[in-house]
Amino acid sequence: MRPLPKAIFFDLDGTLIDSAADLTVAVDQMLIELNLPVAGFDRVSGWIGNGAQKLIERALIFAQPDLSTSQALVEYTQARTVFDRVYGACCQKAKGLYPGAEELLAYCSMQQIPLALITNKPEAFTRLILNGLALTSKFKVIVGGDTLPERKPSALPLRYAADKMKVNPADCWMIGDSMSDVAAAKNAGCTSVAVSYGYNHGRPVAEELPDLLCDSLNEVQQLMSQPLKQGAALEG
Ligand SMILES: O=C(O)COP(=O)(O)O
Ligand SMILES: [Mg+2]
Repeated sequence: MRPLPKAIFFDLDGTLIDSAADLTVAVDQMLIELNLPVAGFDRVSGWIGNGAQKLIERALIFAQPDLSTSQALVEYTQARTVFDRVYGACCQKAKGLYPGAEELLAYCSMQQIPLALITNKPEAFTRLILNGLALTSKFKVIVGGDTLPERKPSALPLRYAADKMKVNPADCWMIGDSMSDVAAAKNAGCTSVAVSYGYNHGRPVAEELPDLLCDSLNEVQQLMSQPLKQGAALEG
């Protein structure tokens, strides 16, 4: 049998939940209140994965390509206030768990594999979403984009979670949808498992050369329960 990971680190947006619609509502409302053109679902989907600050900066620069850095800083503060108000309300009633998510989390718990949630989304929003979906208790460690001094693609959040869970990062899997997740996994020495249905800034995540590539969370679960062929590389 393929050895089961000692712990699994899950990304949130684009991996466990489809958050693009809620993030579009927040970004577009923010732009409307700043009297700027809205960005729309497709653009916002491509901006997800590097945290709220980067998302807001990308939206402001899209709406005003000539914005100077100092103007952007002033606008950022205003923009962030609107974004936090609107997205905070969306998070309380967030839906959009991807197919197979509940089953995979249940399977991990049956196999007694401890889980961490490692996202670049601010921790407060992350906790609101997990509470709303009754998932908080599934995770031993929850790390948001502002929990530590560095976020993915840094190895720090993964090393921090591994430390808390008393496991070696080399025995852990990081499951995510984007280049930040694959790079963070590689930087921390974890097995990188990429899911192909997420955002990854509009690019196929296969280009990031993850150790394993799956088209669904059901496939991740199958992979965990499948015997590993003799001599087969851990490649998807
Ligand atoms: O960019 C975000 O806010 C969230 O990103 P992540 O959950 O995919 O890390
Ligand atoms: Mg993601």
